[in-house]
Amino acid sequence: MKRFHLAAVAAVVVLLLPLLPVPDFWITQLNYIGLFSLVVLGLVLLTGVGGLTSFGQAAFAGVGAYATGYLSVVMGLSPWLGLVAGVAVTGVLALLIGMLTLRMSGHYLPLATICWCLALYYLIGNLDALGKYDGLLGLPAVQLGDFSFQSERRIYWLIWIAALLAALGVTRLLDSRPGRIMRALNTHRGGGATMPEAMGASTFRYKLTMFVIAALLASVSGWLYAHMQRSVNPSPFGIKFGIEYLFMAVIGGIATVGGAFTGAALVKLAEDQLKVWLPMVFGGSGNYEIIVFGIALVLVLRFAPDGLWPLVSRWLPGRPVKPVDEDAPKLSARSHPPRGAPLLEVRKIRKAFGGLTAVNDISFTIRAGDIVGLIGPNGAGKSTTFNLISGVLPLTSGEVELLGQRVDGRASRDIARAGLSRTFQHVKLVPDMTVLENVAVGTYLRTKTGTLRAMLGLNGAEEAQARAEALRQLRRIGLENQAHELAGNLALGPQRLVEIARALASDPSLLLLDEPAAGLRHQEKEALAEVLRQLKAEGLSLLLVEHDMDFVMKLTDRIVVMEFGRWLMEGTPAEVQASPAVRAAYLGADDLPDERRATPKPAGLPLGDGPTYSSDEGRV
Ligand SMILES: Nc1ncnc2c1ncn2[C@@H]1O[C@H](COP(=O)(O)OP(=O)(O)OP(=O)(O)O)[C@@H](O)[C@H]1O
Repeated sequence: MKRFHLAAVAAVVVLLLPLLPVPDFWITQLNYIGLFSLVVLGLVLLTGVGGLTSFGQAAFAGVGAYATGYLSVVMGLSPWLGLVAGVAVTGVLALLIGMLTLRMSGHYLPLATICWCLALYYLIGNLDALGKYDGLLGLPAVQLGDFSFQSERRIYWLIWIAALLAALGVTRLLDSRPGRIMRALNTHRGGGATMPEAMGASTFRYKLTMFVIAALLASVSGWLYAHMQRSVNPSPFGIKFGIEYLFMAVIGGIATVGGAFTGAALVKLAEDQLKVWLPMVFGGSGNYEIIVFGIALVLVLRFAPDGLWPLVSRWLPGRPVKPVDEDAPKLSARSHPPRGAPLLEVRKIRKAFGGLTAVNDISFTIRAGDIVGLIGPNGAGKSTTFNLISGVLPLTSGEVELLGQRVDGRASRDIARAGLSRTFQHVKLVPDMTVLENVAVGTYLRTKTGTLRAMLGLNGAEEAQARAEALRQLRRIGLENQAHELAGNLALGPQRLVEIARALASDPSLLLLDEPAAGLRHQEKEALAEVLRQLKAEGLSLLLVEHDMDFVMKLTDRIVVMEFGRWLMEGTPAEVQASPAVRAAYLGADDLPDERRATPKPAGLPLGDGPTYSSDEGRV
């Protein structure tokens, strides 16, 4: 049986349970598990996938519960209106809190989530209108026509339909255009904003989207909880539950949909048992289960950092490889400038880091169809120049024009939109995505699917186009046979090629390659050189920062040489090779300008007497 079929059967069984002679106790347990799973699914997206830790989800559940409590008890309105109001208030609140806190980095974000969870808890507990710490009693049952969800056995259906739909939505989302960007963001898994931004995505918008989705799922859980209990009070929405939700996510498997259900079930069932057993062992009536959970958390993080779900899913049928529909219509392509037309104009760009001028009034031009190399000894300012052109670093002064548009001062995603794509010196692939999915990230700017569309599964046609384009680019670089491998399983050489395919998938007019040959073995370099030669033959324009001289000399039409942040010379490979100034730069001239004394002496590549350059890294 395929995994999808198994999930469908499991869903049907879950929905049939209330009709079977299942004891009430278990129906209640399952209700709680469903309610918790909804919140934890949000955490899977926010924390597991996006890397944004939140201790505050319980507060959003509280907003959902109190919105419906107030409207139905105090104002006598329908619970359905309570749901709409709860979702609306939570959405606005999450947007505001997200805009204020999501720009925080490191530990500040989790701390901020603790703060607003506490703040909301005390606010709810102190408002007269919400019954202070006693809460609100006598919520009505949810009605659908004549059918009343008044018993636990009935509201079970609402809870589990919501949980299963949320699971389906999150699963679909993770496998889509927005989901690929979200999966690339997690700094704890080696991701971050730089690559998705370079592919054209506004990463802040995606962080905010994940934050709002997680908050809405918690809010719906709160609404269901309120109408299951038929009362609300602040205690289930405090920081203790906020921590417990995160705990469930970690125990289950923080980045997986299955993990959300596993974690919620394990923690709920274990908690009930521990509450009975531990007081018998230790006497008294302390919250001993918290201690056991603390120990369990440490053990899980130590021995199963991906949670317990992977242990379960090992016994399930594997995910089938999704075939690529090669007949899907091609994605729209941009019109490229004719060969020889000005493509990139770099005029007197400068970058100062404090007192150090890393790039000092560098100018050069790239014309369509050119392959230009940017070389210079270590610390010459090549990478900084590269980052200035691609918008990763802001310029101190100077201008950059791409296809007639000024792009200096613009964000890297806008520069990507203008027609520039790049690879990274330190490869930035998402290791737990397949090679094909990684390349599909490059189609971001050529596709449109938004989050809601993806969650509703309405992106099939465009997704097929993106995947077909990704396969086409993989074929272009000779890696189509590895399309369905996980990118993390590839060696460095093929990984660099996958980065090139990803950049090509955006249909750029100019491709920037940052040290593409660094760390590659001889054969891998040869394969790379072959790919670049082929791209050159196809008329692609390239700017190449590279240390390996043989590599640069054989591939480029022109070379810009930098030394100590300054422009040293520009010319054909032969001219550069013949230049005494370049030779002196690489051998390490003694006449260091004073302002550069702080930088390491260039440990450049030694130049031989003859016309060829050698390098420690091997030759092409
Ligand atoms: N963020 C930064 N803050 C301060 N100084 C920096 C920063 N980035 C680079 N530099 C300095 O600027 C100079 C140029 O660095 P850059 O990395 O651009 O040189 P490079 O030619 O690419 O060197 P390499 O070949 O070693 O990669 C170096 O002296 C470096 O120490």
